[in-house]
Parts: sequence; C-alpha cells; structure tokens
Amino acid sequence: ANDVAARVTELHETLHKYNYQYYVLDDPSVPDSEYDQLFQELKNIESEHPEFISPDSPTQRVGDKPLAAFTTVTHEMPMLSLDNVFDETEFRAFDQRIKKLLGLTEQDTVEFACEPKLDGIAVSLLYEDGLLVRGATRGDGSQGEDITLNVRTIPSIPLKLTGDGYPKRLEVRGEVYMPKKGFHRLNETAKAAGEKAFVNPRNAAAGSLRQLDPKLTAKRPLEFCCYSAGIVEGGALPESHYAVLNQFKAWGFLTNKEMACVQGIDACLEYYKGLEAKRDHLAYEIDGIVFKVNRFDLQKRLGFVSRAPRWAVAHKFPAQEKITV
Ligand SMILES: Cc1ccc(Cn2cc(C(N)=O)ccc2=O)c(C)c1
Repeated sequence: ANDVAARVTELHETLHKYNYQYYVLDDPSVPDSEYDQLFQELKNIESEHPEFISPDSPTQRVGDKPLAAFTTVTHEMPMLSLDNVFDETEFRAFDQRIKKLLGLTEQDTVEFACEPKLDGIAVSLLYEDGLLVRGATRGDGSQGEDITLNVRTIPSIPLKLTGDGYPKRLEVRGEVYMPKKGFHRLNETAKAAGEKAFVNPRNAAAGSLRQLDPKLTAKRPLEFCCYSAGIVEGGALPESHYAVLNQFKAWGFLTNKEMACVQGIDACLEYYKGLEAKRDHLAYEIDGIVFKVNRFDLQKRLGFVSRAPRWAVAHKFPAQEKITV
C-alpha cells in the first residue's frame, strides 16, 4: 500500500505543479491531455482506495451535495471599501493630502501600487497550515456568506498553497470575476436554452457564487485575482503591498499582469490613461484603477477615515454606455 501512497503523493505534486503553471503562470509545460490522463489516474486510485482522498486533492474541487442555505461568516478584520475619485483634480488632491499628512514636500514623490479594479465580487479566502479552510463573500464588510464549497470549484483558487514560508493562518482577499469570453459563452448557452441572460460579467459572477449547488458553480467560467491580505498569524508578510502580491503569486495565486508600482502622481496618471486606452481589449471588465500607497509603514501613519483608508482610492473610469446583450 505504501507504493499506492507514494504514487498518490507524486500525482498530487505533479497535478499541483501543472495547475500552477496553467492558471497562475499562464504557461503550461504539458498538453491538456497529459494533465487529464494523470487526473483520471488519481481519480481511479481514489475510487479504489478512498482512504487516500485528501481535501487538497485536485479531484476534490466539486462538492457533491447542494447546501440548504449559506451560513454567515463574521470577518475578523472588516473588509474595507475604497473612496472613489472621478477626475484628475480629485486624484491630485488625494496625493496632496497624503504628502501633507506625511510631512513631505511638493518635490517629494510617494510610491503607489497600481492595479486594475476588476468588476467582480470581493471574496475572502482563509488558509490554515497552507490548506484552504474557508471562503466568504465581503457582504457588508463585517459579515458575509460562507461560500467555501463554491470557491473550491474555481481552478485559480489554490486548495493548498504552493512552496513554503507562509503564515500558519493567512487570509487572502481578492476578486472573483468572469472574463468577457466566458460571460458571452454563458449567455449564448442561456439564450439557446431559453433561460435569462446575465446583464454583465459582474452579475454573472455574483449569481454563480450564490448557487447553493457547487456543481452549478463549477460549470461557470470564474477566476480569482488576489489583491490584499487580511488575517496574518504565525508568520510575516513583506513590508509593501506590491511585494505581498508577488509573494502571493509564489504561493499559488493569480495576480493581475497589468499591476505596477510607480513613483509619484504623474506616473499614476500615465498608468491610468494607458490602461483606459486598452480597457476594451482586456479579457475582463474593469471599472477603474486602484492606487495604494505601497509601503505599509506609510499606510499605518495615514490610517483610515471611518471605514475607508486615507492611503488608497479607486480612480473610476467614466461610465460606459452598456451594450444590451
Ligand atoms: C481535458 C482537459 C484537461 C485540463 C485542461 C486545463 N488544464 C490544463 C493544464 C495543463 N495543460 O497543464 C493544467 C490544468 C488544467 O486545468 C483542459 C482545458 C482540458
């Protein structure tokens, strides 16, 4: 039996590696057929030897029975909302306020982390000893719904963290979204089946996460992109936001390949204009750019006003005329 155990371990490690290459690096080293062959081999071993089934096995993503209802999760750390700015004047005022509060001069520049604001659903993922133990929606920021069974079906959400050095308890926050291609394919299928179409990818992602039956969620083309940490216990993270995102990528999470770290508000405006120009060609819908003061020590000095941090804003794009599908 220990050669079965050895083979199971080897299959876990190999499939985990291939998933990472495919979903996080977007650079598979083997054809889908080879992945599928190993996946089927693991499924066969598990059906003959159920004692070898573990929660982090790639075969355990789709739960079999629907929930009667979602239970409520109280976030140990509230999931914050961001202040919006809508134009360059407001954006520059944001930068001025920060420099004033930090005692910086006109000539000084603050380093900002820049990320597209994906138009999806904010989700919290809790990992204990590297294993995914809970997924929850943001809800009202203090309480959300437990959607663990549904987030497990999303291939770009790791069931087990990659590599090592992660904290004992780590909460990873990010956006669950539906890429445009998957959205249009889903609506074609819905229309062909005489079902209602979704108005936009954000609603489609929300509707897919709110399914009580994880088998339905598993059929929806959802992705997860991380954007911050929540709880960190029994370990430490890097000292800046951008470094944390790169660390999350090493631990198995998808990060947005447009993300950048720039010096000063003028560079932020260049980044904003650059991304606005290519917004229609992106594989996913975005409704602005999130700019964060990159260094955590400066974030701490700036703090929050009520629930929104002083150190970050979402700089929104002008609303687009919605095409009716
Ligand atoms: C049959 C089949 C198997 C796998 C996949 C997608 N895919 C590929 C890999 C890979 N190439 O490393 C890894 C994970 C994964 O999910 C598709 C689309 C179809």
